[in-house]
Amino acid sequence: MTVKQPVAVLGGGSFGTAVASLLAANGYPVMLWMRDAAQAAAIRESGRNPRYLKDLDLGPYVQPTTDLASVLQRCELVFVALPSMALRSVLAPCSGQLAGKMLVSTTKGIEADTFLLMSQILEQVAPQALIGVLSGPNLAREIADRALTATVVASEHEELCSRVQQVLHGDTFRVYASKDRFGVELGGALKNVYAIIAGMAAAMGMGENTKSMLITRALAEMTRFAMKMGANPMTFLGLSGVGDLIATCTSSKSRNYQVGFALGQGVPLEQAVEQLGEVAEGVNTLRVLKQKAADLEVYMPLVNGLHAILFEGYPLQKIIGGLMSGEPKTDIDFISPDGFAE
Ligand SMILES: NC(=O)c1ccc[n+]([C@@H]2O[C@H](COP(=O)([O-])OP(=O)(O)OC[C@H]3O[C@@H](n4cnc5c(N)ncnc54)[C@H](O)[C@@H]3O)[C@@H](O)[C@H]2O)c1
Ligand SMILES: O=P(O)(O)OC[C@H](O)CO
Repeated sequence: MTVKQPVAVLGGGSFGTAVASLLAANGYPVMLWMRDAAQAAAIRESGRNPRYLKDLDLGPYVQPTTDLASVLQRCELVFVALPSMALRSVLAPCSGQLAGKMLVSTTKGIEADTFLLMSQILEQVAPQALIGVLSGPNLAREIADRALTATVVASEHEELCSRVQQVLHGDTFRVYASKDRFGVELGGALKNVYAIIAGMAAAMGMGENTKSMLITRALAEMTRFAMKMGANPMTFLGLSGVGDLIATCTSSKSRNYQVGFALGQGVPLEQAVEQLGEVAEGVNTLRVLKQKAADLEVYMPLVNGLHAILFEGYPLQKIIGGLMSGEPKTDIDFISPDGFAE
């Protein structure tokens, strides 16, 4: 029997744990890097992550470690499942070890000062690595429960896409490939903001018409922004765009949705984030997206409205009133001004 090459997963949170379990189920030894030695020791001892997806048996193939240098020495394929705030600071110090690696970001966020997506940071930190992203409707809890799931690996490098398909494909997990890294990654980052809004709407008892309106107008807004950024809007029709938007905006398993739900119940933002105790990337994305949309002069009423509620002290009802009484618009205006594709 051929011995399989070990695969690295950086980040011992929900998603790192879920990806590690998929790789292990496919027979790959996994080096799961985390910063917390006590957490690594607990996983080693019990075969379960004591903080995230606590009931998931990781099995003997998942080796937790806090030694990043040795992980990078042994693994050619590296999945990065760190929060966006941590990705650069964790990887920059070991940039010398990243040349020639296949680095796949699973992180759905945007860097605050630079407006860079995570794979763009990887390009800076590891100019001689092959870079890709993994994104789609991929709630960690459902992956852990082996719910039938699909995702997208996107990269200019076909060998990276094939490798990721090879290691992750399984009975319950299907991996589609794309060449549009920017579009795939942008969709995954933007949808988090709208999941917060969807959670708020759910907490307020809004009906299906409202939820559907929110999701489709979110897609319109995301697409308008993406086109201004030079992305291919068709990518947003795929798993990493509309697919992830639906999953995240309709599921109480989404942390962004949960933050929104708490906000809709009147919980202040800081408390909502604190009681979650996990990463909700949409909060930071909202801050930088609002500014970028203003700089680029992109019409994003949902982003502006949520920003006004969370950071500018506007009452929710006033924002809802403003959104509904705005001047009449065309439906598919983001493809061409008169509503018809050119
Ligand atoms: N959970 C999901 O369902 C899911 C699905 C797809 C993508 N993602 C993305 O994956 C990324 C990570 O999310 P998550 O769900 O694993 O978050 P999480 O909150 O479950 O875990 C975050 C982990 O990162 C660790 N961490 C924080 N700062 C660190 C640092 N400076 N150095 C090392 N480790 C650090 C924490 O200790 C924790 O283990 C996010 O960008 C998220 O959008 C999550
Ligand atoms: O739990 P969330 O809101 O970070 O969403 C998780 C994934 O991005 C869903 O695809």
